[in-house]
Amino acid sequence: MTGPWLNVWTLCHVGRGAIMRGMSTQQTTIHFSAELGDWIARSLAAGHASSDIVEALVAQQFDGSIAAQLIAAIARAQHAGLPLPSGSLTVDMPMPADVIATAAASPRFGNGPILTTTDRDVRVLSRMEAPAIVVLESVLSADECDALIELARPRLTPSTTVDPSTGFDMVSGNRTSEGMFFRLEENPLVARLDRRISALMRMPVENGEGLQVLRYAEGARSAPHFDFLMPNNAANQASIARSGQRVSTLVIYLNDVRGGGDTVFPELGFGVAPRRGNAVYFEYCDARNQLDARTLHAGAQVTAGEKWVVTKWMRQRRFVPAGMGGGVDMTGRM
Ligand SMILES: O=C(O)CCC(=O)C(=O)O
Ligand SMILES: [Fe+2]
Repeated sequence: MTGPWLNVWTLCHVGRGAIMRGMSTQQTTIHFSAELGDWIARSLAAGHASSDIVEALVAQQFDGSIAAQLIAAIARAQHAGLPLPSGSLTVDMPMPADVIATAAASPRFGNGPILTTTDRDVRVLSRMEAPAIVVLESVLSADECDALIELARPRLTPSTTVDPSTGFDMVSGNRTSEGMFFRLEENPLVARLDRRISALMRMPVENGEGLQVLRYAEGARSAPHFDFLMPNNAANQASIARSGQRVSTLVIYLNDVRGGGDTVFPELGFGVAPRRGNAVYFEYCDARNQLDARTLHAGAQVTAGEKWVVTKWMRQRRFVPAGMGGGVDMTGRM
């Protein structure tokens, strides 16, 4: 067990070993100090959003999903006028990955300067080891970028996020972009890209969520977020039970942005400037289901022009969307 992101709560777990049949979560008791409970209660009472409190705790090396569940429990008790939880709390943690067939050792990404995919060689521009972040050149051709934009443009709708404490979908003031999802392999171009990206990310095509295209107009940005799902609401728990946790992300830039729009990792002081066809890959869920909070990231404000990206998220198992529509969105998002 190494890495600064392995936090005190993780070490305090008293695992009860109660793996629920058919679900990929495990009930675990966590212990927390009275000071921490008071601080969360005061922050909520002062009107701070749950997501801001989670981010503040994650910045101090707390596990994001445990923080979110603790905050949600305190918020529920405040709301219902019940005594606040103190001392310990039982939370749902993702099930250990050793029981999940497709989980691979981390990092999953290939070595060497050039990565061979189904139909295109991709050059590595730079890599970070922990967390694994890789910047890639020319994952898509200029023609493929343009074609994706034109297919996506008529289907864009305002981007939504899921409120981490309620699980309800809402249009977020933090995420001032528009987006759409392609279904997996829904047309020949998308099918070719799904296969290429799956080879690059070293995960089966069927583990991928459908490609998501986002458009940021001038002035737009996305707030710092995690791509893994917080297992603290019923919708995310159901999604994790169906398909496992998200493990890795590939963000491909579809145009050259005139100003701003870097993908930034505030915990790492690291940023990637958008360039048409290039991409940034990162992973955040290792073979033991530890989620890496250092992968907190954001789309910096676009200061001139517009920004288009296409994103692929990989799951631990075959991706099974919710219901027929399969609405899949970002962070804490299904
Ligand atoms: O727009 C970006 O640079 C980041 C996009 C992103 O975080 C995502 O699609 O999950
Ligand atoms: Fe993201």
